[in-house]
Amino acid sequence: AAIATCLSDVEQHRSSQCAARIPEAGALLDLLEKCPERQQKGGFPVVVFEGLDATGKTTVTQSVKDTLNGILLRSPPDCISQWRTVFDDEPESIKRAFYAAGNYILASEIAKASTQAPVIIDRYWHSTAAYTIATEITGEVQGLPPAHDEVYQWPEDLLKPDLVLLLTVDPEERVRRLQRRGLKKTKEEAELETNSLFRQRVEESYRRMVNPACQEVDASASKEEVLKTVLQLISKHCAL
Ligand SMILES: Nc1ncnc2c1ncn2[C@@H]1O[C@H](COP(=O)(O)OP(=O)(O)OP(=O)(O)O)[C@@H](O)[C@H]1O
Ligand SMILES: Cc1cn([C@H]2C[C@H](O)[C@@H](COP(=O)(O)O)O2)c(=O)[nH]c1=O
Repeated sequence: AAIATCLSDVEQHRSSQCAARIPEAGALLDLLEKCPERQQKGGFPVVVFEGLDATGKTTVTQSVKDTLNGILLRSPPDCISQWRTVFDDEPESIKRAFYAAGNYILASEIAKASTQAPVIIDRYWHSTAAYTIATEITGEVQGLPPAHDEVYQWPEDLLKPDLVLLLTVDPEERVRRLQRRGLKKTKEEAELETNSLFRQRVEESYRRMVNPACQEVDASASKEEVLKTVLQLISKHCAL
């Protein structure tokens, strides 16, 4: 019953079915069951960074965390990240259920951490939703569900952040950053690199998210400039 409130019925059904075949799915459900329902935020601000791969989320979240003496979390959370490669190789629906479940486990970490310090998060629900929508639909952004469709709504039962910043950089600069970094790529990263329509669908889906909506930040500037901009936005929108 506890899990049912955490995942939609469909995701729940898929996860239970696959637990018999994938041991990691059983372990994931066990963790979810231990998460209290409807997590409440503590008194400190919770700020999420979103954006396409290599837009600078890891770099800026680390600096914001250091500047604000905050706590840095990410989706999927560290306690399940060792299973990521297993789920990434599963059919799309199972993989998406893993990321969705990860957000509810992350919510319990956010609830606890936000009683102690500002919480900075590298990806959360908006990533799960935007990459899912962009994968389910093919072709141009005109094919996406219309703005205001319920797919762009935050889930009712998931702890909400105070502020979501969407980092954007122009495609050429993003490719330069990807190449400079040169890490092993996930399927999404490979898709983002080769498929410009996929990139546009992910970014447009981010822009259509509501309640909370993403505030766009041009992250093409130097690391120092980007940090200055996001710190200004955080102090404008959050009580530190
Ligand atoms: N403002 C910036 N100017 C120039 N290079 C940057 C800037 N921010 C980050 N970089 C560089 O770009 C690369 C990608 O940055 P980073 O890993 O922070 O992106 P990311 O959004 O976390 O990527 P992913 O989502 O794939 O983990 C790194 O090599 C990083 O040093
Ligand atoms: C959290 C999350 C991530 N993804 C995809 C998006 C990226 O292409 C890769 C790698 O992300 P990372 O920032 O380097 O960890 O994973 C996704 O599809 N859904 C999600 O919820």
